[in-house]
Amino acid sequence: MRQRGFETLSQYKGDEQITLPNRATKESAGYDIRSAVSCEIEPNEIKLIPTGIKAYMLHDEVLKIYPRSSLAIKRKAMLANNVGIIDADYYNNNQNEGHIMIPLYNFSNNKLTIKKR
Ligand SMILES: O=c1ccn([C@H]2C[C@H](O)[C@@H](COP(=O)(O)OP(=O)(O)OP(=O)(O)O)O2)c(=O)[nH]1
Repeated sequence: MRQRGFETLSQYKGDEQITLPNRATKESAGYDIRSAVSCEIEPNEIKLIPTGIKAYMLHDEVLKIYPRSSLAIKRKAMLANNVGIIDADYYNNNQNEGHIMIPLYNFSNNKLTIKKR
């Protein structure tokens, strides 16, 4: 039995099929998480980006979300909360089923285009 992993949120199943996070290479330290929508972030704006995924894990575990370095260097954006902490009991919670959201801050002077992947 798998002890930890990602699942697609109910509302994104079917037509809006999304790609679950995966390692870019065999030994990548983390899993790349994608945006479930295409959108734009204005300069100096923080936008909550839906991922369409939830994560299950053991009760004493935590999922941490860090930015890829290219996010700051190439896109001039960052995680508004620096590190996202996903609690084990966030999975399947009654409010939003455990939907992982990414608060992105555009610190550039230009509009940032986010593409659904
Ligand atoms: O980048 C993030 C950070 C958190 N969360 C979700 C998962 C986490 O389990 C929940 C609560 O996060 P946290 O404990 O960091 O939030 P808080 O500041 O304590 O606020 P809350 O009052 O919502 O618990 O929000 C995300 O989807 N993305």
